[in-house]
Amino acid sequence: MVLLQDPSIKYTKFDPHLKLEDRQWPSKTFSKPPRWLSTDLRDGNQSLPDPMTVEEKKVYFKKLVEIGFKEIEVAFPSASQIDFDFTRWCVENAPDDVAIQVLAPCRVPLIKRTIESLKGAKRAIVHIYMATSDCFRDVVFGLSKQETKKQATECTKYVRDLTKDSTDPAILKTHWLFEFSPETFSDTDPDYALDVCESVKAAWEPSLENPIIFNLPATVEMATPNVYADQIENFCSKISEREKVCVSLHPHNDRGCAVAAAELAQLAGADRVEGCLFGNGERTGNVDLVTLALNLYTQGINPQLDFSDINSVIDVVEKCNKIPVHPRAPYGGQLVVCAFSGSHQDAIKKGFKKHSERKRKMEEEDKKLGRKQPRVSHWKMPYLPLDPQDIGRTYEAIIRVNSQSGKGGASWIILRNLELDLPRGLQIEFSKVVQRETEAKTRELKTSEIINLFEDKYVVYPENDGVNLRKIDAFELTDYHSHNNKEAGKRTVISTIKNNDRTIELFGEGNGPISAFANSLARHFGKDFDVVNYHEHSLGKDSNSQAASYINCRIGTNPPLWGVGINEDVTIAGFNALVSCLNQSVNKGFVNLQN
Ligand SMILES: CC(=O)SCCNC(=O)CCNC(=O)[C@H](O)C(C)(C)COP(=O)(O)OP(=O)(O)OC[C@H]1O[C@@H](n2cnc3c(N)ncnc32)[C@H](O)[C@@H]1OP(=O)(O)O
Ligand SMILES: CC(C)C(=O)C(=O)O
Ligand SMILES: [Mg+2]
Repeated sequence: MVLLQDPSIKYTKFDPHLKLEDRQWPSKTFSKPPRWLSTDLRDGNQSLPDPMTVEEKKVYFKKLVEIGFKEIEVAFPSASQIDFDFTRWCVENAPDDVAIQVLAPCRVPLIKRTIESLKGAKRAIVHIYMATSDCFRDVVFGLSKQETKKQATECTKYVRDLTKDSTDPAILKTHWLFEFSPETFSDTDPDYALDVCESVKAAWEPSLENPIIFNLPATVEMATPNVYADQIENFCSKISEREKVCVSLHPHNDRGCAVAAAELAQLAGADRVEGCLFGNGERTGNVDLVTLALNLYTQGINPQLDFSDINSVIDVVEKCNKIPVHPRAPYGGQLVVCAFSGSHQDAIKKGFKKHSERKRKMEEEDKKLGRKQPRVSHWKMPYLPLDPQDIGRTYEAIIRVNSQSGKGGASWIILRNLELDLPRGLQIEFSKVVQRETEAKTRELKTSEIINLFEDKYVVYPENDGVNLRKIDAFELTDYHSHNNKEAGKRTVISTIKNNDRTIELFGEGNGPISAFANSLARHFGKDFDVVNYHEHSLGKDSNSQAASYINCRIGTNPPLWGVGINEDVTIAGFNALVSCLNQSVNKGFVNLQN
């Protein structure tokens, strides 16, 4: 088979049979979250190659409650004993404020068994469905429009008899809610869908306090999301007693637009959304509730669903569904907050710098003004719409380094892990070292590998801290004395450096300790040690903090080398940076050790 040159001979453009001249939804915006229903345990479960066991369903249900769902569709109780028994468990274990929803087709014996499963529930939603599109009526059921409406209406009356009109006091203890889905709504003649729902509504007789739920599914996503929004706005504006109706959405993702469809349809007037975590569900899935909720959150609206520990949610979803969450899934995917590419890393690194400056400034102001409730600084971060910490992710995972990375990536890792804020020249040089390593290894480098590369090449720490022991032949500074000759305006430095089998006494003079030490090295090794660039900053916040010194030193006529020294004493930190340059120059053969 090949793709058709002219697909119109096989597929026709969807006709919504709707001309909305005065649509309102395009100029609406969000101000509050919808009523959420999770159907992970029903629509999600029915789509799994291996449906969940009862134990898995229990774990999943508990997680949904923890996240904050107040309406959970738990099963199709007439489908199997497992579904029935699990519904019983939910009835017995659900918190008082969580409504248990169950689904049944418009078939009397199945409805009876469904309602039996809910006996004793505090809050229950009986959900029945009947497909209304021409295609389903003709192909699947062979029922006319009239017959379909009659069946939906009679089944509604039947549910009513068994629930809110029951004379059994035990049944009346439950707060009964009713939901009707004209299945395949998105492919149904809009006037006919309204006609069926009016009839169902008349049969149920909802009240202001207990509205009927009309769930209008895109059982199959038929067209662009604006078409679904038009269908919903049309329904919302024409259904009678709108105030006694809760309009619910149930988008599927056949065209990959379920999230957009759900958002536009909420603007079009819907009150409630049904979907699954990370978009599990029939075929291409139900609408992804994580994305919908966090889309609201990043617009400053509390979704009333708590994804602050998204990893634990992913853990439950993956274990129970036995389907991995895609690494690029919006918000939750493992890779969505990771920047590998150089220009992204550069922008994010700068964003974090600005962010912490803003934060510090705000904290200082708050302190000065004695504000009891400190303010939160606004999130303005290139490439990252959500602060990863808000969903329990650390900043460490944001920037990862491979062959697509620039100087920002590796220097970010060094900054986050060693608190070393590398000068620009050193960033550029180190990124080349990292680039060579990623190309040689043809893979991403781990944080520990980047740190090792950096420490091995550049850093001299306080002696005997273990790090330098990796470099057996490296020199280290073991002693120094410094004398300030004020009259001559000169500083004298006498020091000792040693490596494995050599101890060298050094003497030098200069304008300051660094130049005096550099001159002492020059004197001994017979080459200029020219300090072309020098930076320093403290590490840590307390008084015991250490100093980091960065020196770029030209030895003889060779290209300058970067060295880094760390010590409690800022002078020793500077000397150590020069010792690092010396060690590199020995390796490169820039200086002769026989001197
Ligand atoms: C869009 C959705 O997600 S809808 C929910 C779908 N979920 C599920 O189906 C999961 C659970 N379902 C099941 O386990 C089974 O389908 C059961 C137990 C409910 C029913 O099983 P069966 O009785 O064997 O029927 P089965 O599902 O194979 O076939 C459907 C039959 O019911 C009929 N039917 C389906 N819905 C209706 C309805 N609302 N009114 C009347 N008849 C209906 C079909 O026409 C078909 O009848 P036929 O056999 O005479 O052609
Ligand atoms: C039962 C209904 C609501 C359904 O799952 C669908 O139409 O997709
Ligand atoms: Mg569905």
